Amino acid sequence: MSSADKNLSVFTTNELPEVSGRRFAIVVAEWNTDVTEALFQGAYNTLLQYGAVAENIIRGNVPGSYELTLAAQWYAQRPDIDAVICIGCVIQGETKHNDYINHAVAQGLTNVSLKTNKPVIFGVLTPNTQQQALDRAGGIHGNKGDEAAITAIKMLGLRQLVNERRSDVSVSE
Ligand SMILES: Nc1c(NC[C@H](O)[C@H](O)[C@H](O)CO)[nH]c(=O)[nH]c1=O
Ligand SMILES: CC(=O)[C@@H](O)COP(=O)(O)O
Repeated sequence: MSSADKNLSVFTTNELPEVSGRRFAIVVAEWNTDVTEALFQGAYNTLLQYGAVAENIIRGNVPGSYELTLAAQWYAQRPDIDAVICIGCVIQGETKHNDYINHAVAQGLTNVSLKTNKPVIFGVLTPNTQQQALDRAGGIHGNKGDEAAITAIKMLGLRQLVNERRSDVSVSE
């Protein structure tokens, strides 16, 4: 399903966990700041909307999306951080440079998530054009920053269920 078929700011909010005591890091790439600032605002506001408190949301900036991986690791390794949301926008240029960045970041963030056992969210747009980016940063396809935040919250909820074995009930019950 593509972003055109699904407004990314619409999601199921039932059974979201209590997150007022959770601490989030949002890491934001400074390339294409008109887009990444809109994504950041979406993520930040969504965290607040669903129960996070401002004091528990910290922000770090990195020069470009390629640097998100290492910064995510720095935050995820901190015991007080429960989830890391990574925000970036890599717009296709004349060469394949964007492909190398995108693959490195996607793989890198997966590695950080598995290594630290924490949700590390891939809030990185990989558009062909600036317009495609704007469409997904508060435009006609919603705001992927919202989705990144709700994904972090949902993953924390699932982790809690799994740890407490509350997700082990049969689906037929
Ligand atoms: N072109 C974009 C970049 N490029 C910069 C790299 O991310 C990186 O900072 C550089 O290669 C030094 O390691 N970054 C983006 O986030 N978006 C772009 O469109
Ligand atoms: C994706 C980028 O880093 C971008 O600056 C590369 O652009 P180009 O492929 O035109 O050099």
